[in-house]
Amino acid sequence: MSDTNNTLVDAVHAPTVKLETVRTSRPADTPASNPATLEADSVSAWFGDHKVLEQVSLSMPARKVTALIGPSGCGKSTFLRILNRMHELIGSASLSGRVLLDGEDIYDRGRRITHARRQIGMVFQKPNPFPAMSIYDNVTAGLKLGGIRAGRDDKDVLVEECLTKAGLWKEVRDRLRQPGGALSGGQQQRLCIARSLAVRPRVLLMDEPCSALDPTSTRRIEETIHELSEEVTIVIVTHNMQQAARVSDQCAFFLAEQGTPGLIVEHGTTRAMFDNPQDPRTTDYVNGRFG
Ligand SMILES: Nc1ncnc2c1ncn2[C@@H]1O[C@H](COP(=O)(O)OP(=O)(O)OP(=O)(O)O)[C@@H](O)[C@H]1O
Repeated sequence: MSDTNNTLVDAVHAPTVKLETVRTSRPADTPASNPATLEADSVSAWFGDHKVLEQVSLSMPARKVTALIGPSGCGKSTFLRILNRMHELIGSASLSGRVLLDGEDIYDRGRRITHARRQIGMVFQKPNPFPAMSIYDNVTAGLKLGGIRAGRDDKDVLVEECLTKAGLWKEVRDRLRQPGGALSGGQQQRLCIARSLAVRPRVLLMDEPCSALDPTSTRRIEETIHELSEEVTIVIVTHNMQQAARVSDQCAFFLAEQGTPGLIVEHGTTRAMFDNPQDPRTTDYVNGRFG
């Protein structure tokens, strides 16, 4: 997907309703972060008549990093998009099953699509900041897209908080008015993470967030993922087995064999998946024998 398309997708996420005013000095009973457990229950998916996912069930626990691994075309990105209702943006797309955010189905008829999108953020493969917009405004754009109003002082606090959490504050604090597009690729990706954090999501979905980055920037994003995992539940798609081993607490191995829909062959703790896989196909995949 191109940067432009990603930006458009972000824009499509913009709800039309005003939700609430951000409070950066929070009342004592309001948690600074509130990561949620996300649960997929028998999720199947189609593009037109083409079934691409078969009865996928997976629990993605709060405060854990879950890696989705598997060869190209097995439905990892489709599954990720189902987790925050982006799948339904595609005209031919349909699905069955449930996605529970702390027990509540995000697809319930009474639930607004914006409710899910605000609580479940997404970071894309290619960094997609608004290039002409300042670093500061890129972060607060997250608020605007989330339909949240905030005063100037609140915004200042929030921008520092989000850039700090995204591991970028020290590098940009003296140039917040410079355009986001002037940052390096790795810094742009961390800026996008900061933008996603501005609405205080409970889950952050990351679709191959390092695939366009050099090894140093990749390491920095991985550190950021590690630091964020106490604040927000993370689900990451990655083709990089070393990365899955480094950043995740648990893994799910997806596979679509011989034109059949993708399914989860095996899931478990990352250590078990790498050191003692139960299915020979998992053994072959994590050892780089195919895919
Ligand atoms: N917009 C779309 N329209 C029609 N088919 C699609 C669309 N997006 C994905 N597919 C199909 O759905 C299946 C799963 O694709 P998906 O991108 O979810 O796999 P993936 O495991 O994420 O692949 P990759 O690792 O290459 O990104 C593939 O057969 C793909 O061709």
